[in-house]
Amino acid sequence: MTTLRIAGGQVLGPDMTVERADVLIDQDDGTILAVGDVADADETLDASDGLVIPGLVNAHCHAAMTLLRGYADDKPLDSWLREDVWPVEAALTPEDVRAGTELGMLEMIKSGTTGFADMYFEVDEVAEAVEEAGLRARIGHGVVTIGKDEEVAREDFETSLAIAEEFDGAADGRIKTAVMPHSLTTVGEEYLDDYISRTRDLGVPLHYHANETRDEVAPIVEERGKRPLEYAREKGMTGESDFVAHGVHVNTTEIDLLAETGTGVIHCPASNMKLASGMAPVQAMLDAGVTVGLGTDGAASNNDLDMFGEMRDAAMLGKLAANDASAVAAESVVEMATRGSATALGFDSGRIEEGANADLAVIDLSSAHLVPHHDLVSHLAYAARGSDVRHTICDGTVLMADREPLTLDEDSVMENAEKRAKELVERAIE
Ligand SMILES: N[C@@H](CCSC[C@H]1O[C@@H](n2cnc3c(=O)[nH]cnc32)[C@H](O)[C@@H]1O)C(=O)O
Ligand SMILES: [Zn+2]
Repeated sequence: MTTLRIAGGQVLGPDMTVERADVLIDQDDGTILAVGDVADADETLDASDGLVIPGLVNAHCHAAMTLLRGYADDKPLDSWLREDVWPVEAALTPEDVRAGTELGMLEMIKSGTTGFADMYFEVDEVAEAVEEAGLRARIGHGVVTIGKDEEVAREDFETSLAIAEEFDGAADGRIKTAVMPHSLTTVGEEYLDDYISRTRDLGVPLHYHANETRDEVAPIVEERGKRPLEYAREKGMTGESDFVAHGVHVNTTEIDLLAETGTGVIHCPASNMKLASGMAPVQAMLDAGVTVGLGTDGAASNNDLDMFGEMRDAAMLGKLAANDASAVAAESVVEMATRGSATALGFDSGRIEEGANADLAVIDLSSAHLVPHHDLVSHLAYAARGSDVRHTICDGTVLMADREPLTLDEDSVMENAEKRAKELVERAIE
């Protein structure tokens, strides 16, 4: 057994208390062996003046969209997707997806994120990139059927199922999969009827965008006389392992439905604000017992993948939405970004406890913006930034030490992404 000790720091416990402790990791099976006064280890990482936290989990992302960061801003969802994003995505090559995913993961590793959910295409490239970077991910191929011939639409769904089957359990189990219909309005009912049962036979979760904008809810209500998530339940799309992105415009019936079925909701506050999609009733969902995780969505609607920014946004927006400054408190957003996201994604991560996955980040507490140390949970939610992360560890492997990424070559990932993004846009607007 090879062991790693994270030594000299304070540790955020699963009950959100902070205590002085070391963390001992079994690097062979990638789990936490002990927390407290621990034995000597083969290797040691210094956490003095630092806080050891569970690695953050970005539970809804399109990592390769980093290539479109800053390409099209200041538009609502529908026209942003149709006029700007989809035309450029149509010109994406597998190599572009690889480059964008690597850039996204570099950003995640540098900001203390150890796990993510990714919906995109060219997923075999995503899988290889995740294997190389050392992160944990639930990945899948996004399916859109509207505007497509039946044959092409069926192919898209077949791809999503095939990818989910092929990669589930890859990279020593760090990679898991889901079937990912894009949303309840961009995928036709006839396809859901065929492919949801096949997803169930495969035994993988479903992940899709739901109730993101009013424009997405209204047509379903008008056409079917029911709310989108009631429709989703009827189609067999709500269950313990399933998780939806956004859940902005959900009514109380739908909140209860989410809680009863155990369907996770991934809150994406920055994307919701930037696209002016609306304010999710996060505190109401938490009160109802819904599993709520946190995600950045793609970098083109955020525009970064820093989960610290996302925690702060979630706390701020949650208060506005509830018209209550005590809503979506610091502890709630830290919980959302760690245990909430991990639970929604089905990862045994998001908590520093014996037996859990050794997915951790060490935050440096010595910067001016983190002084004084009244309450470190408050700092995580409101004051810390991704650039405060000193080390990132996933599955017991050190992915970044003293801010130096060890699994990805920082310079070449950035250079490659810059070059590919430029060429992509040139190709797309030709
Ligand atoms: N195979 C599909 C691709 C779907 S991948 C997932 C898609 O979600 C898109 N996306 C990114 N952010 C959002 C969002 O906030 N809401 C809805 N879709 C989004 C993203 O641009 C990407 O096209 C196709 O043939 O088009
Ligand atoms: Zn999305």
